[in-house]
Amino acid sequence: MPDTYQVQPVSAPLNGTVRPPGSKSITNRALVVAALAEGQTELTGVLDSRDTQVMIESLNRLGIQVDHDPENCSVVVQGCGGRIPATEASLWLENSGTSIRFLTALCSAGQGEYVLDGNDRMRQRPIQDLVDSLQQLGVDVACEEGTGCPPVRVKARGLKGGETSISGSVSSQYLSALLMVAPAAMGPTSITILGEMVSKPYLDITLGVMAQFGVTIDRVQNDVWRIQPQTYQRPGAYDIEPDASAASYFFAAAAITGGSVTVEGLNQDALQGDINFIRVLEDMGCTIKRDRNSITVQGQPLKGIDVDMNDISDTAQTLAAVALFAEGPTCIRNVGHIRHKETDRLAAISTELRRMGIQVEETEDSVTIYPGEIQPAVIETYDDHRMAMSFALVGLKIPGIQIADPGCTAKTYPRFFDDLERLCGQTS
Ligand SMILES: O=C(O)C1=C[C@@H](OP(=O)(O)O)[C@@H](O)[C@H](O)C1
Ligand SMILES: C=C(OP(=O)(O)O)C(=O)O
Repeated sequence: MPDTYQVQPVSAPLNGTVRPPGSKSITNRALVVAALAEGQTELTGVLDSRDTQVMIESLNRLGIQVDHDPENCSVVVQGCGGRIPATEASLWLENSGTSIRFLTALCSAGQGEYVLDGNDRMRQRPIQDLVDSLQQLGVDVACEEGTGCPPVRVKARGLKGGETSISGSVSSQYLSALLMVAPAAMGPTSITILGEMVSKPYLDITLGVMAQFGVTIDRVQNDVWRIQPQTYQRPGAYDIEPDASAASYFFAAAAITGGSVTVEGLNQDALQGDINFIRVLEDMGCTIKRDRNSITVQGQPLKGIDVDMNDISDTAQTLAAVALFAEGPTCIRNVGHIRHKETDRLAAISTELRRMGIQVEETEDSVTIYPGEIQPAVIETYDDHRMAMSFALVGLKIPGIQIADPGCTAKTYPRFFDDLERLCGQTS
C-alpha cells in the first residue's frame, strides 16, 4: 500500500452491488466458542483480517488447532471441550479489542500462566473492569500496574464459577468475554451488571453465537445473568454473515453520491446491531429497500439529524462523513466510549473535519458537525481503519481528498479500497 490513497471523485451517482467480508464480531466470537466446544467445527464466511488473524494465531498458541483457509473464507477448529491445552503462552493481540478481552477470559479457564499484550495503542486501552471481575471469580489476573491496561498476566487454575459483577460503562466486550467463558466454569456463574452498558447490541451477538452452539443463559433479573456449567456443542458448519459496520461505508456512499447501492448477504434481521445504520440514513432522507438477502440504500437530498449513536458507535465516523452533505447540522451524541477505541475517535473526527475547513463542536461525549465548503486535505487516520474508510467517502464527491496510511484498513477490511473502486467502476 502507498503512503496515501488519493480518492477519485465519481462523475455520476454510484449504482452497484457489493458484498463486504464476514463480520469481525461474529468471527471472533465463533472462534472462541468453537475453541471451547467439544469436537470439530467448520466456520464459513470467516473474516480474514488482522483482528481475526491475531485471534487465530493466539488460539493456536493456546494449543487449539485452528486451520485457516483464507481463499475459501473458512476455518476448521478442533475444540478443546473446555480444557485449554497450553500451560503457558504469550499472546500478541496487536490492537484487537475483541481478541484481548475475549482471550483474557478464555485464559482464565486454563491451567497455567499466560501473558496477553498488544501494540502501543492497545497498552492505552482499558481492561481493568474485566480484570476486576475475573478477580472476583478467584482468578489470579492483573494488568500493568497503575495503568488499567495491557499487558495482562493470568495465572489460571481453572474457573470455579461464583458471583461477580461487571461495569460496562467503557466497553461491552468485558461482559461478552465473561459470558462466553462462563459455561466452561466448574460451577454456576452469576454476573451482575453495574450501571449502564455501552454498545448493548453486541451482547445480542454474543448470546446469538452461544445459542448456535447450544448454550443458553438465564437472565434472572434485568441486570443479573446466570450461566450453568455447559459444554458448547458444535453446530456442524456455522456460516458468518457479512460485516454490518463495513456495509455502512457502502450505504453511506449511496447517500453521499445520491445513487443506489445494494449490499448483499445482510437483511434487517442481521445479528449485528450496526445494521441499524440504515435507520439513521432513513431519518436523514434516504430510501431503504429491505429484501430477504440484501439491503439497498437510495440516496436522496439529506437533512442533518440529532442522533444517539451509543448502540452503533462503530458507524459514528461513517455518519460524520455523510453529515457533510446534509442540509443543516448533525449531532452525534452519547458516544464518549469511542475515545477508548483504535484512537480517540471523537478527537480524530473533529481534527480531520476541521482540516477540511468544517466547523465542529466537540463535547466529552458528542460531536456536532456544521456542513460547509469542504477543502482538499490529506486526512490523518491515526492507525484507525474506520477513519480511513469513512473519510474516503468524502473524496467520492470532493476532489483532492487523500487518505494517509490506507493500509490501516487491514484491521478489519484489507480489501476495502479494492471493493470501493470496484463499486465505483460498476457506475461508469
Ligand atoms: O463485541 C464486539 O464485537 C465489539 C463491541 C464494540 O466495542 P465496545 O463494546 O468496546 O464499544 C465495538 O466497538 C467493537 O468494534 C466490536
Ligand atoms: C472498536 C473496534 O474494534 P476493537 O474494539 O475490537 O479493537 C472497531 O472495530 O471499530
